[in-house]
Amino acid sequence: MAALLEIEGLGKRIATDEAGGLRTLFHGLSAVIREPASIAVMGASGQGKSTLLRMLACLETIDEGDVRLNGQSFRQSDIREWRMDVSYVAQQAVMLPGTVDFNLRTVSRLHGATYEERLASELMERCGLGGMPGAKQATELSGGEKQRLALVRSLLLRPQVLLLDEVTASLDEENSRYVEELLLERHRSEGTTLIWVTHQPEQAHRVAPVHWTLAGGRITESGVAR
Ligand SMILES: Nc1ncnc2c1ncn2[C@@H]1O[C@H](COP(=O)(O)OP(=O)(O)OP(=O)(O)O)[C@@H](O)[C@H]1O
Repeated sequence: MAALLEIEGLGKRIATDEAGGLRTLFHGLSAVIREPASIAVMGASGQGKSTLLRMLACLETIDEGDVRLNGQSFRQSDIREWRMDVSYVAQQAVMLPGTVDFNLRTVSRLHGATYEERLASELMERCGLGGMPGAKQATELSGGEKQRLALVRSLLLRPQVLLLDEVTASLDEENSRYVEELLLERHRSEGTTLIWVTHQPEQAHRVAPVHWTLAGGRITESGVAR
């Protein structure tokens, strides 16, 4: 049976100046996720963790190598469907201009997915946004509220793989724990694979039995005794 997600020989070069200079951020990066998993991605700033996640979601060009989901390369896939299955939640959440309700509904509509109103209310509640008026302008939300709304928008797509880029960075301890619990519950009940970029070793230990460390352009995988 095909692995859930295969990263094969992934390479990324980035611009160093306006004259077209390039430097290799990473090269020959490979990893396999065979079945639904929760994985923490660690590594010093600038090693390319966000870039890697954005490449997995096909939001960055892939110069070198391949990514396969259930055996199918992104190159043979419909990119809109791919981004629904492999959903990236950014560190700085971007809201669509309009209300909270509009943000929730539009992302599903843009992906051609049915909007599940009950699930949306449940997810908002579980994220600590239960009292948030649907008519509130999303651009007026706090950073932490935007981050959680963006997470709910992605969860509504029922992705197979959720790429979480420091998704609790703007949250206080209590709300971080709510979000961690919600995500782990989606992992257990829906089989959603979670890939968390985090700078907090305690969080990595709490949420993921497998850690990928990105350093010097390579991934090192380690399992953590729980
Ligand atoms: N589109 C781009 N063009 C030029 N440089 C880029 C681009 N995207 C990322 N970089 C550079 O690539 C490097 C890796 O960035 P990235 O955000 O992926 O690192 P990171 O490991 O997630 O860092 P942090 O932990 O600080 O968030 C940085 O030096 C960044 O400036």
